[in-house]
Amino acid sequence: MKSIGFIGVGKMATAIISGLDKQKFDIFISGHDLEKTQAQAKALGVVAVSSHKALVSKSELIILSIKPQVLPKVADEILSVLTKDKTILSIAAGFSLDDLAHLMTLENMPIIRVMPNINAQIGRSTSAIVKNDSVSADSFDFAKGIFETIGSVFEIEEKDFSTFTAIAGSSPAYIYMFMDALARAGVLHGMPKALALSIVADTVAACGEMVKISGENPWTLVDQVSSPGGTTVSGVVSLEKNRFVGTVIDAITATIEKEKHLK
Ligand SMILES: NC(=O)C1=CN([C@@H]2O[C@H](COP(=O)(O)OP(=O)(O)OC[C@H]3O[C@@H](n4cnc5c(N)ncnc54)[C@H](OP(=O)(O)O)[C@@H]3O)[C@@H](O)[C@H]2O)C=CC1
Ligand SMILES: O=C(O)[C@@H]1CCC=N1
Repeated sequence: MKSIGFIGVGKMATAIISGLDKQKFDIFISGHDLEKTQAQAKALGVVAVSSHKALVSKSELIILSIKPQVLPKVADEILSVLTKDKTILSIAAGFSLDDLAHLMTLENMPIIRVMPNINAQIGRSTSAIVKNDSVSADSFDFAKGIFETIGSVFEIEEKDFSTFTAIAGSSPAYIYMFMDALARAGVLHGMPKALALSIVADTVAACGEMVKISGENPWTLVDQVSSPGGTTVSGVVSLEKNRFVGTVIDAITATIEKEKHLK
């Protein structure tokens, strides 16, 4: 049976583990508080181990699911037990394959980088994946398969990872902000918040499907909604007076810049 180890069991690792078939894999987790890790292991139906080193020796694929700030310290801890028959997979923002290889110090260490998103919690992550030359086709397919169980996976060039992080990794936060703003406007105009949010959630989910199914450019869809002299175009003009498109693009650019300087 294939073995997978997760170092750091927060929001993302919990979401990924929840989507995995526990009958198919041996799954190990290690954290920085054994009691807490044991409780998490019990809840998730996996095995807690007492140290990151022990986890590395038990696992073929080691998923680094800690915060970027903790990554160098954890890498340092596992170095002495790391061997090239293992594969390291990092989901940390801001650390390139070269950065990770540098931390692992072992020449030709197989390393995979993945950027998932928070929708992994409902099995709908949009993830990107890239590998270095030392990763075998089998190991790559295995790793990709894990993320396919919790959503869609895009194989992209590493040069596009910062952009992907912004438009798929971080963007759920911005989309939730937009959704809350729509619902809050509903409240301003007299609608209960829960009702407004439910209406917005259905509408936003359908818009995502509409873009995919119709294959239309979003601006074509904007035109389809906007009746001449009607309601929608008034809102479109108001949004653009307030620099809606430019504001969103600025936010994405700020996210990309932050990702590039996270280390
Ligand atoms: N959240 C998101 O939407 C996304 C996050 N990511 C990336 O995923 C990674 C994890 O993020 P996320 O799950 O949100 O973060 P969390 O803070 O939820 O999880 C990190 C976990 O690591 C634990 N931890 C802290 N120090 C150590 C240590 N020394 N050894 C082992 N475990 C430790 C934390 O424990 P404790 O809480 O007790 O300190 C926590 O459980 C990050 O690198 C982030 O860039 C990628 C895509 C999306
Ligand atoms: O905010 C962050 O840094 C992480 C990476 C992508 C989403 N959350």
